[in-house]
Amino acid sequence: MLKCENLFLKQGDFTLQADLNFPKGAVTALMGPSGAGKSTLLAALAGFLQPVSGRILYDSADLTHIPPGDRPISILFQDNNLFPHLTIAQNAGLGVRPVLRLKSDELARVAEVLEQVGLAGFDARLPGDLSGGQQSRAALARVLLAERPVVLLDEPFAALGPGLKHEMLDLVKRTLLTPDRTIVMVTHDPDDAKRAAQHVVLVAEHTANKPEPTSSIFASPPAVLARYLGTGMD
Ligand SMILES: Nc1ncnc2c1ncn2[C@@H]1O[C@H](COP(=O)(O)OP(=O)(O)OP(=O)(O)O)[C@@H](O)[C@H]1O
Repeated sequence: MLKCENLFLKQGDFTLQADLNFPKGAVTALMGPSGAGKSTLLAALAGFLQPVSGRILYDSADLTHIPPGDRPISILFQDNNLFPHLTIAQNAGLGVRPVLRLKSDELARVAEVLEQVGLAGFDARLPGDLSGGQQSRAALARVLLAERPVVLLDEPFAALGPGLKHEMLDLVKRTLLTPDRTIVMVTHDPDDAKRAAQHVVLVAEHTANKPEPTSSIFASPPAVLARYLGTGMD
């Protein structure tokens, strides 16, 4: 279980508190107004922002002072973070180990995962020769190959059109979502949350609230969420 225990975060004058657990085997959407602190919370989970106080735990391990690369966490960013001069197989293979020469069994695993995300035959291409949707698939392949138990998705498919975005969200559910994995996804789009997330964490008014089931939070949104969604329920 990924846990924020009495976490207090500060960026400049901005503060955010978080005391919650992220459910395992589920996608949890972080939603809330612009500037409310979604990226701040993600940065703390990833280890890029050191909390003022409180702890970040994964199962029995205290991650609070562990450097980003040593946390059991992968991140998928909107810009995909693909290296332009490396092939798709090499980019994806970096998820296995940060080297360019993988062993034959590792290469076979890369090919298998590229096929799983719909990129069979794209191994030798460069990212620049792929469409935006295909680049997202390659970035997802790298995250799958890293096999980390926690995955943070920072609006990863926001640049794609609605059809492609739905395809990618469904692919995430099909491939990345396993009973042992915890997925946290920042999104501005309620449809993304409804499509892919079982829980929503509302980030607003300097607080990351406890997760609520997606269906119930949208059926009866708190005033701040209703305002953000533009449903004018308050
Ligand atoms: N490096 C920084 N130094 C000072 N203040 C910062 C820094 N980074 C972010 N902030 C402030 O922290 C607050 C929260 O920002 P954050 O990016 O976490 O919000 P967000 O909910 O992700 O917003 P958005 O939905 O617009 O991406 C904002 O007021 C922002 O101006």
